[in-house]
Amino acid sequence: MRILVAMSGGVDSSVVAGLLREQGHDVIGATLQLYDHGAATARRGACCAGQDIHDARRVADRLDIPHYVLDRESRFRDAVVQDFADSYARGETPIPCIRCNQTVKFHDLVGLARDLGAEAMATGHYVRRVEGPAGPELHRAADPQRDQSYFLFATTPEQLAFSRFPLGDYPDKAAVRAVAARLGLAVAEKPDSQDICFVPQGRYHDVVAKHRPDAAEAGEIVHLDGRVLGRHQGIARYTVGQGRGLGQASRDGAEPLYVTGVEAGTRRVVVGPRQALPRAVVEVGEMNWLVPPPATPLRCQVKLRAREMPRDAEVAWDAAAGLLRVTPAEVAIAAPGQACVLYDGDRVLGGGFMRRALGAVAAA
Ligand SMILES: Nc1ncnc2c1ncn2[C@@H]1O[C@H](COP(=O)(O)OP(=O)(O)OP(=O)(O)O)[C@@H](O)[C@H]1O
Repeated sequence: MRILVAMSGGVDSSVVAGLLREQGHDVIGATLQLYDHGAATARRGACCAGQDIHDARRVADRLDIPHYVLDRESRFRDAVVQDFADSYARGETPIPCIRCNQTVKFHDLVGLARDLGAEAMATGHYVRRVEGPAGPELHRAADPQRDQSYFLFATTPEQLAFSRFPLGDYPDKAAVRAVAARLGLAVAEKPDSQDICFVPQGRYHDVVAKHRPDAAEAGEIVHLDGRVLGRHQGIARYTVGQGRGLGQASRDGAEPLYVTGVEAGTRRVVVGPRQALPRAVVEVGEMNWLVPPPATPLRCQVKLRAREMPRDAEVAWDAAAGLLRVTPAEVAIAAPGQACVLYDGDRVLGGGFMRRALGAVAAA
């Protein structure tokens, strides 16, 4: 079949293109030009800059497949980079990779694939697409270390039906690199991409300050009981649950303190003891359901941050308000702006973005 492969210039998507070609499919490669670091384009692991486009083209040449490059820089700047800065300015902690998948990658590449007469689009994401009785389901990858299902919850059912993820069953990255070497792909040893592609050297607050100077203005660090404990250099540096970077506000006597809230309006960072971290009920908006939304409260597992295993919770869907209320079974740190993804075992049921923790209570 004719299939479009989303090629980032990295080893994963290169292997996907190679495997599908080897299987005899009519493969077309496509790379989105998303961000140009200027002088930093040679930086390792910038997923969408000049060197990577060059690498993708070389792989396409080697595989003898057509390769398209789409300039999506301005769209990426508006929908992903500006959204990233705006989210910090609201006192949240955003996940730009999800926004990129949602607003640029899947949206534009599925559109291109259809325009080119392809029947499907493949990516190098580590997730599994399983044919279920009611249609395709999204499942966690076989390799738990690489699983990217948390970042793909916003894939619509239609996009999922059109997508293929050939690496989801691979046991680990070494196996993928071995395929790249076998296929003679020059990217076989290319390092994994790191962090956020448009943030050079992890200096994310520089990016935020450029787009939203207000998020980089100094303010007070205040204890929950009202005492001013210190000052900070911009709310964008703080996330609910954070215990580092608080300077003299990091302890109250012997007791370590954590960020319990970030107030955009007053530019205050609020800190308190661990047991004061919001944990009771989390309100989740912008839900994308990959199953019929449950009419009654549902017990399932949820993941509230990228690097944690799913945990037990009860979720209640308020269809009229378009909000999900999530009650984790145990203490859970919920940072507004991060995703809340629902699982039934390995299967993704849906997900959304956390707005706020409701009814914060002190742990017993
Ligand atoms: N700029 C891009 N253009 C087209 N597709 C992309 C681009 N960036 C990422 N993708 C697709 O999304 C997948 C996941 O991207 P992600 O950034 O998570 O992984 P990666 O480490 O860059 O993967 P890879 O090893 O393929 O580079 C890639 O395998 C690829 O299919």
